[in-house]
Amino acid sequence: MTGATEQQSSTEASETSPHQGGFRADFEVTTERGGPSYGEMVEQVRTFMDKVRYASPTPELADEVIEDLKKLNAKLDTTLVDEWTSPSGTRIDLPSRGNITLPPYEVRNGGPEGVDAEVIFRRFHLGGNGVAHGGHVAVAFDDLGGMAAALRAGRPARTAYLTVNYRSLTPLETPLVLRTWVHEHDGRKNFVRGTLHDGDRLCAEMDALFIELRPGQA
Ligand SMILES: CCCCC/C=C\C/C=C\C/C=C\C/C=C\CCCC(=O)SCCNC(=O)CCNC(=O)[C@H](O)C(C)(C)COP(=O)(O)OP(=O)(O)OC[C@H]1O[C@@H](n2cnc3c(N)ncnc32)[C@H](O)[C@@H]1OP(=O)(O)O
Repeated sequence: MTGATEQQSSTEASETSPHQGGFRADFEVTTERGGPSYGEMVEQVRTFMDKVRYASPTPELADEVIEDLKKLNAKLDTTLVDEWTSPSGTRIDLPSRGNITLPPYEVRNGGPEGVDAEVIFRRFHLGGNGVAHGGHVAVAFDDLGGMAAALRAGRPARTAYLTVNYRSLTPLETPLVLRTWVHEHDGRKNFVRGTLHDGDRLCAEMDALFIELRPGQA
């Protein structure tokens, strides 16, 4: 394998960006980082991943694509920053805060009472037989469950456990409604529930525990 080892980004704390716990108390959100086209850049990468999932290139085309990708990777190599100052994950104006690794979602309502989001599993989220991979469903629940806990608690929380019950098939390329809310809390423990619906049909349910981090806790 090559590629992954070539990455230059650092997640180390620095003087201007000190560690303050797992997700940081002063987590800085932005609508500016990466510029006005950043969302479209991420969207183009998702579209590329959709194509890769279904493409069957000739050997010649695969070689051509590799050369193009090497050039693109070299371009981004000149701009790598740490996770705390990257647009990915902090651009609250973009689907999934601009985080390319998450299924794209838009929060329709979010607050201490819970989170209501529209999520679309893409073609590259395929599990088999045209429907979503269960692991990707769990990723969406984890992020939006963590958000429900953080918005209730007013500080970041980490997942202690997360159970997904898959009740029916989850379609791709379909706007779905994902809801999460803190069902019960006790000290730092937030018991979070969630549902994923395709219209009236329940696709999956989540039962999870998110523990609020102490100041300075990783
Ligand atoms: C953040 C601001 C962002 C602002 C942006 C704006 C809007 C967005 C808002 C929010 C952010 C958005 C999304 C959130 C993003 C991501 C969410 C994903 C989160 C993750 O994907 S995160 C990765 C996976 N996660 C781990 O990598 C955890 C590994 N693990 C640990 O790091 C520790 O394990 C930890 C910290 C969990 C607990 O450790 P600890 O030392 O703090 O606490 P301790 O062990 O004392 O437990 C305290 C009490 O919980 C009970 N307890 C503990 N674990 C239990 C279990 N499994 N089952 C049942 N009970 C359990 C104990 O029994 C005790 O209970 P009691 O108090 O009653 O005795």
